[in-house]
Amino acid sequence: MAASLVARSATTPLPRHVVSKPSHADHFPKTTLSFESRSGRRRIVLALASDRSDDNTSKIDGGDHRNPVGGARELRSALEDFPYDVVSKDLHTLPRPLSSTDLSNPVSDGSRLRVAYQGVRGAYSESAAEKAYPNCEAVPCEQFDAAFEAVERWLVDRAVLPIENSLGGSIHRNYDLLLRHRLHIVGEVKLAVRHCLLANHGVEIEDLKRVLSHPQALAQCENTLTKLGLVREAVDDTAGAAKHVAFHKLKDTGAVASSAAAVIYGMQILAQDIQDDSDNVTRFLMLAREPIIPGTDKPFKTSIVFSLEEGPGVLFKALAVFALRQINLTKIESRPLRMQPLRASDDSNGGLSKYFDYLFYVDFEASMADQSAQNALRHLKEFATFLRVLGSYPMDTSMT
Ligand SMILES: O=C(O)C(=O)Cc1ccccc1
Repeated sequence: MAASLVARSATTPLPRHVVSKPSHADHFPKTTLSFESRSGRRRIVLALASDRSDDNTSKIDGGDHRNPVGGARELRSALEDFPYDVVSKDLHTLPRPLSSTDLSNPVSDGSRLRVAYQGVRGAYSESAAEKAYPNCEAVPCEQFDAAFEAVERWLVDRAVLPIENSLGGSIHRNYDLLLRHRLHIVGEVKLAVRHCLLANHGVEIEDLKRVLSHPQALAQCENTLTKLGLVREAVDDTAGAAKHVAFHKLKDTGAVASSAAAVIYGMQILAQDIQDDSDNVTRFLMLAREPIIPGTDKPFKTSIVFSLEEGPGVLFKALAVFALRQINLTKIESRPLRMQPLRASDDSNGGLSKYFDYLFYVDFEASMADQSAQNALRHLKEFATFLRVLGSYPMDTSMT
């Protein structure tokens, strides 16, 4: 299959500090994966060609997926054929493109772990990836789906995705993706999020009329943005908002993003720590193709999802299987899906998909290596209509 690798060249020279962005927003399907070459002189965008199947599976068109090496060969040749006027202040930190050796043996030569995240350089998800895997190569993805696909297609080794925020609550999209894909949670990382109000140099705070950012960031800064009387516009990620404002040299628009984004895109910080609550923590999940072997040598957490027949006391019974064994729950979230039954496979039916219309996500403080946790799930299985262990992994105790 011919690779649908496409590179876009910037049409106009760019200020030194701005990394050009392919104009793929209007030409590409929603999910794309973008890589920049080591030199920073070329960018390749992998279009995740979404097919029309009802399970909404998207495929990476980086070549013949039956022969990913072929895809990598085409990817490499594309690196030579499409020069791209990418100018960036920090070329040396741009993500390295994949090569056939990466696909066959991701880290055997001691090269860095590749970790996909949603957003562009300077996103909080990039910081979370680097906290989770110090010295990793953080690989930007346009959408959460692309990050899942990148792990499944061996383009990267891990993905780090936000799952909940102390102010904004759960990011349900990623729970649904955990169900639709078969990746495993192998860790969690909590990040203190400190939002800044950014603008181009020469712009005063009084000049601003609009502000762009990720919807969660806008919600977390509600008070400040309301006091400033700014019109909010939601975009895919905070750093992408900063990049847009810088790229278009906007004078009446600011961005809510990190101080790292200000450096990368050459913007000034008009205000720091503008979130409404100083204790603003986002929890990210670390995802892999294979689960880790749970231990008992450190505090572990287990995440599960299950569904129940509706009826009085059924949920009480489900939660009692943990209480009876003194297992502490750190999260319970119910997701009514009556209007959109979700199709997924669980741990018991050999991958056959089931439809169900009511979901419960539970995190509990125990390792699946603990006999009590195994007994609790065995008990739950007696009356759950669907049950899957999303992962059993070390807790991030760095912020407790
Ligand atoms: O947009 C980003 O920078 C992200 O990584 C998503 C996000 C947005 C707001 C708080 C935490 C994570």
